Amino acid sequence: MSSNTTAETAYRPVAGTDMLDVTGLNKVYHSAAGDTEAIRDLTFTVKAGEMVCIVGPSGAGKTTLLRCLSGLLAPTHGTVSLEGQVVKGPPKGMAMVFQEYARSLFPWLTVAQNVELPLKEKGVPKAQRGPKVAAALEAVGLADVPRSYPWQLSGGMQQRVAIARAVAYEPHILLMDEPFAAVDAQTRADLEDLVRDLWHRLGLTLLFVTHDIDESIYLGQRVLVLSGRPTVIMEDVVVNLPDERDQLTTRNDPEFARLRAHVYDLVQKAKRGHRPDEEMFVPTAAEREGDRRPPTAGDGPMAGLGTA
Ligand SMILES: Nc1ncnc2c1ncn2[C@@H]1O[C@H](COP(=O)(O)OP(=O)(O)OP(=O)(O)O)[C@@H](O)[C@H]1O
Repeated sequence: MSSNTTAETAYRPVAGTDMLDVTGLNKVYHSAAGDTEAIRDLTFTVKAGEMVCIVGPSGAGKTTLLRCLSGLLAPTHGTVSLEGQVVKGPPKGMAMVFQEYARSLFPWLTVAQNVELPLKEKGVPKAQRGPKVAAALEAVGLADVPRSYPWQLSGGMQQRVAIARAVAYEPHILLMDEPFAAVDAQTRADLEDLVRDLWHRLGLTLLFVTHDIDESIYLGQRVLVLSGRPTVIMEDVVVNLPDERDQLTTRNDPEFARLRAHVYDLVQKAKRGHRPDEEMFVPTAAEREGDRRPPTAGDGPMAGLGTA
C-alpha cells in the first residue's frame, strides 16, 4: 500500500481485482474458562468495487470476523490479505463504521473536526483537508452543519457524520458493522440508499455486516450467510437484482422475495445448528416442519422476515 499521500488520495481500485482475501480463517479465544472456537474455517474473496453483506445468527462470530479483518485480532490459523498484503495490524486502506455512532464521534469536536481528524492522522496536508471534509459532508447531505456538535444532531445525522468521516478518508475498503441497527426504520431506509449511492458514485468496496436479512439483500451484490459458532459459510448467495434499486420497486420484486425466503431459511437452519461442514445433520420433525413453514410477517420487523 502506498505511503504517498497524493497517490492514496488519487486511489481508485481496479474493479474486479481481489481486494480482500480471507483464507482458512480460524479464531479460537483462550481464557481461564477454556477455549472458545469462534471461527472455524472461513474462505472468501471480496473483489474491488463489490458490495458484500454478511448475515448470521447472533453470536456466530461476526464481530470476531470484523476484528480479524481489521487487524485488531490475530487469527489463530489462516490469513487475511488486503490487496495482496497480509493484514497484521489495522491497515491504512481500511475504514470502519460502527453501530454506536455516539461513541465513535468525539462530542467535543464539531462535525467538520470529527471528519477531519483521521485525515490529520493520515498526514493529509491542511490545505487538502478542508475541501475533502466539505466534499464528504456534501456527499452525505450534511453540508450545512459543519460547525454543529454531534450531540446537536439526530441519530441518523450522527451516523451520516460517521459515514462522511469514513468516506473522506478515501479507504480502499469500507467495513460497516451493523451501522443502522440503532436508528428508526425510515432513517434506516434513507441511510441504506445513501450507502448504495456513495458506493456507486465513489467506486467503494464495501463489506456490510447486518442482522437484517432484507437489508442485506437490498444492499448487497452477494450475501455471505454464516453458520452458528464456530462459524463457517453456509452459503455465498448471489443477489441477482437490478443494480438500480429503490425501496419500493426492489422490495416488491419477486426475486427479492425469493432471495429473502432463501436467506431466511439458511439463517433458521444455522440457528438450529445445521452446518455445511457436518454432513450428518439430521433435522428433527419440528425442524422439518419449520422448513416447510412459509415465513410470515410475524417473523420479524420491516417487511416480514426481519433480523437474523
Ligand atoms: N474475548 C472473548 N473471549 C472469549 N470468547 C469470546 C470473546 N469474544 C467473543 N467470544 C465468543 O465468541 C463467539 C462469537 O462472538 P462474536 O461477538 O464475534 O459474535 P457476533 O456474531 O458478533 O455476535 P452478535 O451477533 O450477538 O453481535 C461468542 O460465543 C462469544 O461469546
